[in-house]
Amino acid sequence: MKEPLLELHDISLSFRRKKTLRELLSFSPRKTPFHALRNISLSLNEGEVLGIIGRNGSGKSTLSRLCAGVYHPDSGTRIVRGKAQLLSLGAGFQNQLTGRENVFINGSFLGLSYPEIEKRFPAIAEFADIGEFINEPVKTYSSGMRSRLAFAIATAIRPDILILDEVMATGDKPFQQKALDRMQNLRELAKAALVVSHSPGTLRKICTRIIWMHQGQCIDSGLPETILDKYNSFWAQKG
Ligand SMILES: Nc1ncnc2c1ncn2[C@@H]1O[C@H](COP(=O)(O)OP(=O)(O)OP(=O)(O)O)[C@@H](O)[C@H]1O
Repeated sequence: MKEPLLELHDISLSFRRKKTLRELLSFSPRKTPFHALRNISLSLNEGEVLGIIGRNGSGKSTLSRLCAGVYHPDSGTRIVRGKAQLLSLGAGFQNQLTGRENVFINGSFLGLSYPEIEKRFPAIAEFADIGEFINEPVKTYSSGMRSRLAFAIATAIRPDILILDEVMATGDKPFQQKALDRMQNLRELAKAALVVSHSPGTLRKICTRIIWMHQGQCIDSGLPETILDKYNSFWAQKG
């Protein structure tokens, strides 16, 4: 059997936060660390689409960034076999450069040659569907346009591990539908994928397995229908 594309073993990560008023008044020399991820272990195998669900602030984006190598763990081990591409709103663009230039930068970061990116460029521009804005600096884009271009790039480049963090949130309805259609074939776009979403419907359609994050911990994982049912009834009971 092949080794997993991604393995996390007992990963923890804290953020240093600004001092609270109490700490300032007590002249405490230390800032309070915030434990965003605690003792996370998981693996992602070829062919899997792993969903991450959890309430706001539960650590989903932090976990996806850690998997992509944006954050480094304080303790534990992360093993990534291949290239991971994170797609989240606001990540991965050089704002001064045009959409076209950003396509080439992202592609070369993932190890594609110039001719390979040139070959894929028309399909990326067509999917993004932002017209002449593709030749304008990304800083002039609306959030929906950024989302379109980011999604088009990440899903055309075919990384080993595709990491999508709430990518459809700012797109309009037609784009959301187009993106969802493409996401349903995620297994053709990458060897494996990790998807953060608040939408149980989306996760149910595209994932092979789901993990449930709560206060920085993975409190459950399993088949989509099992975890989503537990998640929904947990929050229904809480009212
Ligand atoms: N750079 C940072 N510095 C300090 N705290 C941070 C930082 N990034 C995230 N946090 C904190 O870590 C916790 C987890 O944040 P994260 O963005 O991972 O949550 P999330 O589950 O993705 O939330 P949401 O569903 O709202 O996007 C939150 O309490 C957040 O305030």
